[in-house]
Amino acid sequence: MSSPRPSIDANTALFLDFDGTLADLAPRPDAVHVPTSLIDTLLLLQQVLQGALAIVSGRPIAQLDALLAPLRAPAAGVHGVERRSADGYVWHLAAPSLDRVEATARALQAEVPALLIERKPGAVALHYRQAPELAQHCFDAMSAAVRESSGLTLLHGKMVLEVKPAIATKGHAIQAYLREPPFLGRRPLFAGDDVTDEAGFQAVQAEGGETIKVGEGETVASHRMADPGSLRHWLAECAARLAP
Ligand SMILES: O=P(O)(O)OC[C@H]1O[C@H](O[C@H]2O[C@H](CO)[C@@H](O)[C@H](O)[C@H]2O)[C@H](O)[C@@H](O)[C@@H]1O
Repeated sequence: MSSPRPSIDANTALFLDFDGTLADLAPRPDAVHVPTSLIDTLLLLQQVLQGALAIVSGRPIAQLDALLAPLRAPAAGVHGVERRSADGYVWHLAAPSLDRVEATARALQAEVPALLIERKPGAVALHYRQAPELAQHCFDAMSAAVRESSGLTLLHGKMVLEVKPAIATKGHAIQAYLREPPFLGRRPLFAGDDVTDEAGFQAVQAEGGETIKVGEGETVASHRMADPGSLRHWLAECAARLAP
């Protein structure tokens, strides 16, 4: 990992993960707080980068729009299962059947109501943040359900097990943006916090871009910031420096 500070300039294509990167982690997905100052910063960056700012998240695009309103940016949701280009067109990857996986998650939740299920377009997430002692039990059951399905893969995020189409990755979503205006020809920078962001880091570094890991943990990223607050502060500084 290199130590010099990463930099945003007028030619950057900026890709930002949401949970644990822009927003502090919360006990439940619907308890997340988005500071107004963050939205102001993102609106300013969107302007100075001429639209080359995208949110790349495990959340559905509809949730990102609601959480970040009035910002409406290009967004890759559900780890790339859905992707909205800068012109507003939304691409959807065909998802294999999630029936087996969803049935397994619901059976686990019937045993332990503290488990939380998110049924997203093309994916199922099982959150065990309120029952962390069940991590291994949930992992084993969801892994078995994935093995009995086809075309799916299991992501082990922060207190969450997410099953999504194997072909959907944040790396593929970022590569697709880099082939389109206004991202085309720009130097990418991606900030993320979780193992699910590593595919995005690899894609950006393959294009000669910079990557920022937020928080602890092994990573291929070239830079690190301590927490979402540090990233928000740095983004605000960059926006102020680049503003006309
Ligand atoms: O790719 P991201 O933007 O980082 O989204 C990954 C998942 O984030 C959300 O779950 C995580 O954040 C919650 C709120 O802080 C937290 O309660 C949970 O334990 C975390 O795993 C979101 O709910 C998922 O849909 C995203 O895939």
